[in-house]
Amino acid sequence: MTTAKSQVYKYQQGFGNTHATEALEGALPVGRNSPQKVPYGLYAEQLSGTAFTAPRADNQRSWLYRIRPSVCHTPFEQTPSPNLVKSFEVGSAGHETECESTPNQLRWSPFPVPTAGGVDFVHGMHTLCGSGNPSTRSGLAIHVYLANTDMHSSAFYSSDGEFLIVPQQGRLDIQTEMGHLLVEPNEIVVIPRGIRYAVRLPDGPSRGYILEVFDQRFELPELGPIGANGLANARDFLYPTAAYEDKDDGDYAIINKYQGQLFSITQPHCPFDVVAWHGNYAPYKYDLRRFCTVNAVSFDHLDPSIFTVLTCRSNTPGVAIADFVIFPPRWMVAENTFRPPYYHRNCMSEFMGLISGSYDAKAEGFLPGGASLHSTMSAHGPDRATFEKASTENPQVPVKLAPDGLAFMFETSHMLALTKWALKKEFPGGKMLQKDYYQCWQGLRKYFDPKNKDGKWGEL
Ligand SMILES: O=C(O)Cc1cc(O)ccc1O
Ligand SMILES: [Fe+2]
Repeated sequence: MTTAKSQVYKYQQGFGNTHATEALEGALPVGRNSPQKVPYGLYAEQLSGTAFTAPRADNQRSWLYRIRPSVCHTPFEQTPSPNLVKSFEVGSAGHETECESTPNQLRWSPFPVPTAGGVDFVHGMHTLCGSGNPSTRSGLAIHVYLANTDMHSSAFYSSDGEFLIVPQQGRLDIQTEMGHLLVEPNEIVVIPRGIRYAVRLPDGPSRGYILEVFDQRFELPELGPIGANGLANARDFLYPTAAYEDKDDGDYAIINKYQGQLFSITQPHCPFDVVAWHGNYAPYKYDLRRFCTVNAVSFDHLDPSIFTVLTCRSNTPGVAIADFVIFPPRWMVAENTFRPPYYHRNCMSEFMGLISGSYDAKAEGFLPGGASLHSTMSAHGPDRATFEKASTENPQVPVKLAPDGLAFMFETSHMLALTKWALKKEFPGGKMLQKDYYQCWQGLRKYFDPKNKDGKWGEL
């Protein structure tokens, strides 16, 4: 039996809540997780997202009631994974997924989406950069997906990390073990480690960004003096409701990302056979247009951490393995202020992408579907055109920034190694790495004049 399409995208609300959902009335056992016999002849299976003994506030697990337990499958076999990184060790030469390091400021033109041949979400995933290692549960990877076809009779899961997926072009129709999610550009979806899903592309050729964290999970940032409300509000995070397929005459492949390589298993029954589930370990989506932006209403450009949607904590208080930060449409009202992002050198690495529109630090060259990386302590900031415009605007009236745009940043405390694929200058279907990126700062003039305290701003 397949769930009717009208029932498909039905969500439960609330970040980190313990949810409970059943596609058949009475399928969820009452008052216990593992009764001797589960209603309707289902199997009970626990999915642990944290160590059994993790503190209660961090502990995440769900109970799935399914037609067959996940263990009914053929042995894992390695399958080619030519676009994914096994190790972020630097220095090896050769294959495109081997890594190099560079402190250079990097910018990519929009990553080309394949037009020929069927490339699905899994096979269209390319690692750009990362650090650490899934086997020691440290670090992260940044990938892009460039896909043009649906996943058929297959499901994917990562043993390596939690995926935060940012679609840039095309919606993602995601069937997960725990139900369906429809995710469009301007929304994000988070799929925890181990949860199986299939991605379909209702709008055809699709592109987006993925931040995969190998250790902790994404959580809402502390709000401190902001108070109890604002930024991303917990109630706006949407979780799927149970939906199942009772099919066992097929040939289903399940592809597992395991230590940066792909392994495949097969089984005759559909992996999306969970009739009911409860718990707090589940995928969720969030509409970035719900983000309640907070910022300076008097003067100065505050640090972009004020725009943090989700954070993945490290063990050092206040330091993230990765923050997911957005630059949404908002009012800029600061007076006597250089309004664009300031010139900057940062102990963190800043990877940025653009979903639509333009970004206030760059007049041109940073395009939707492209990206930039400003690595640890590498200087960056506005280009000349942006600097000159922002230094002379007078009077400084309220301005709606990025009225139809959305940029984002993956900011990490790790130093990133880059794949040879990411550093390729020529690429079939387009140029990716912009070899002249540094030029956007070369024209910044000297205005210093020790005899003129007020500067020569009139001559800009
Ligand atoms: O454009 C960037 O590089 C990101 C960024 C944004 C901002 O508002 C302040 C500092 C900063 O590095
Ligand atoms: Fe910065």
